[in-house]
Amino acid sequence: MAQRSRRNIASSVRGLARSRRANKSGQNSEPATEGTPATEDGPAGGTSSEDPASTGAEELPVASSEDSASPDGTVSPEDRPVAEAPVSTANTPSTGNGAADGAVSGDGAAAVGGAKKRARSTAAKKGPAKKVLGNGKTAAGKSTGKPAADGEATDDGKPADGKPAADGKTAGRKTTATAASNGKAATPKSAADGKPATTGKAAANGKPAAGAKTNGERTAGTRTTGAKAATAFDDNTPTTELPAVTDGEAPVKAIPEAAVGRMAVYLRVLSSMQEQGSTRVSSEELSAAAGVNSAKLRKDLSYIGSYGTRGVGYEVEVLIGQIERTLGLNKQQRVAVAGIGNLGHALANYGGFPGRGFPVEALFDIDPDLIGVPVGGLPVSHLDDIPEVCAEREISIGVIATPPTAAQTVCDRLVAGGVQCILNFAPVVLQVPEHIEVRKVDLAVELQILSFHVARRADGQVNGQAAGAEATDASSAVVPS
Ligand SMILES: NC(=O)c1ccc[n+]([C@@H]2O[C@H](COP(=O)([O-])OP(=O)(O)OC[C@H]3O[C@@H](n4cnc5c(N)ncnc54)[C@H](O)[C@@H]3O)[C@@H](O)[C@H]2O)c1
Repeated sequence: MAQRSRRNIASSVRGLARSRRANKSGQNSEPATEGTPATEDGPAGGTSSEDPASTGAEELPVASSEDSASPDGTVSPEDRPVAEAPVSTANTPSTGNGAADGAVSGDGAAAVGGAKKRARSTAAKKGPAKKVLGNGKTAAGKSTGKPAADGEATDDGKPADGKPAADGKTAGRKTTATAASNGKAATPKSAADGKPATTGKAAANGKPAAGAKTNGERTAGTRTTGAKAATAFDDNTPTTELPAVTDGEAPVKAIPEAAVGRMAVYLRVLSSMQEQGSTRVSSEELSAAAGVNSAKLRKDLSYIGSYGTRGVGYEVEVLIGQIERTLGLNKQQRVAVAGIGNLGHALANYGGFPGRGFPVEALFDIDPDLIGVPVGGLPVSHLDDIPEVCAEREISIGVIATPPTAAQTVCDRLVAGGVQCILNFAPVVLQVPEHIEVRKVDLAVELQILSFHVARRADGQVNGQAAGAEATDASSAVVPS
C-alpha cells in the first residue's frame, strides 16, 4: 500500500516536471474549452474580448434571448422559417445550418457566445470546433477532419466554403457577425456580397433582415413593413411585425404577420363555437379546431394580451372581442369589387363577407352589358366612376378581379377614391403609395404548397421515415386558411 502510494507520488512529480518543460518550450497549446478562459484576456465561456474578424478567431452568431420575438423570450421550433438561410461567419467553420439553429434556438436559449478565441500559438489554430446544437446552444468539440456538418468545424479551422455540408446545405456563406467584446450577443450583419446576412438576428428580434426577399404576399410596389427571408409559406416569420390595433387602449405587442392570419382563423372558429353555445374554450380545443398546435396558439394569443386561465381556458366572448379589436373588426370595412367576370361574380354573390364585417358596397366593370345590372343585389357601376363612388360610399377595401392589363388603372382609381387596402387577384405587381396596403391572392401558390406537402410525404415514405411526422412538420410551416 505504502509502496503504491510512493509510486503515485513519483508519477505525479514526473508529470509536473513534464508539464513545466512543455510550458517553457511554448508548447502549451491545449485548446480552450467552454467554461474556461479562452485566452489570458478572454472571458470565460468562450467569448472573445477581441474582434474575431480581425484576429481570425472562431466565432458563431449569437442570439440574445432579449431579442427574441417571443414574449417569453423563446422562438418555438415551428416558428422557424422553412427556407433555411445558411450562414456561417467569415472566419469560422460554422455551416449555415448551425448558425441558423444557433440563432433561433428551439428552447429559446441564446446560443452561447460562439467566439471562442483560440490560443495564439500556431498549434492552437487547430483548436476545437464549436458545434451549434439543435437547441441553439453551443458545445465545445474536437475537430473531426470531416466536412462541416451542422455547424461543426473542419479540422483546419477554416470554413467549408461552398462545399455542401453533411446535411446537404451549403456551408461557408459569409457574414460579418462579430462577437461583442463585452460578452453580449453579437449582431450578424449583412454579408459583403449583399446577401442577407442571416435570419438569425432578424428572426430573433422580429426585425427585418436587410436584403431579404418579400414573402410573396406583398407586392413589390407596396409599403413593405419588413422583408422576409423565408418562403411564402413560412408561417410565423417574425421579420414582419405589425403594430397591433389598440383602439384607444394600451398598446399591445407587435404581431407577426402570420400570426395575424391565424387570428382570423381563431376568430372564425370561436364565432362558430359561440353560435353553438360555448362560453369557454381550452387552448387545446381551440388549437385543434383551428388546426394549429396549442403552443403556437397560446403564443399568438399572448400577442394580444390574452393568456387564458389555467384549468379554465379562455372566455369565448372576451377572446372574440380581443381578436376583433386586434384585427380592426370592431368597425365595418366596406368593400368594392372591380371586374365582375367569373371571379367578381362569385365574390359579389358570396354572402359570407357582410357577416364578417366586410359588406360589399360597390361593383365596377368596363363591360357596357354589365353596367347597371345587379349582381348579388348591387348594380354594377362603370370603371370611370370608381373614385366618386368609392369616396361617397366610404369604401376602405378594393378587390381587383380584372385582367392583369387593367389592374393598375383600376388600382389607381381605387386609391383616388380613398381606399386604404387592395386585395389583388390579378397576376401583376401593383404600384401604390406608401400608405396603401396590398395583399395579393394567388391560389396557384396555395396549390403549390399542397404539392410541397404531398412531395414531402412521398419522400418520407421513400426514405422509410414516418410519413405522419413529415406531415406534421410540413403543416406547421403553413398558415392555416
Ligand atoms: N389569384 C388567383 O388565384 C386567381 C384565380 C382566378 C382568377 N384570377 C385573376 O382574376 C382576374 C379575373 O379573372 P376572371 O376569371 O374573373 O376573368 P374574367 O375575364 O371572367 O373577368 C374579368 C372582368 O374584368 C372586366 N374588365 C376588363 N377590363 C376592365 C377594366 N379596365 N375595369 C374594370 N373591369 C374590367 C371584364 O369586363 C370582365 O368582366 C384575372 O386577372 C385572373 O387572372 C386570379
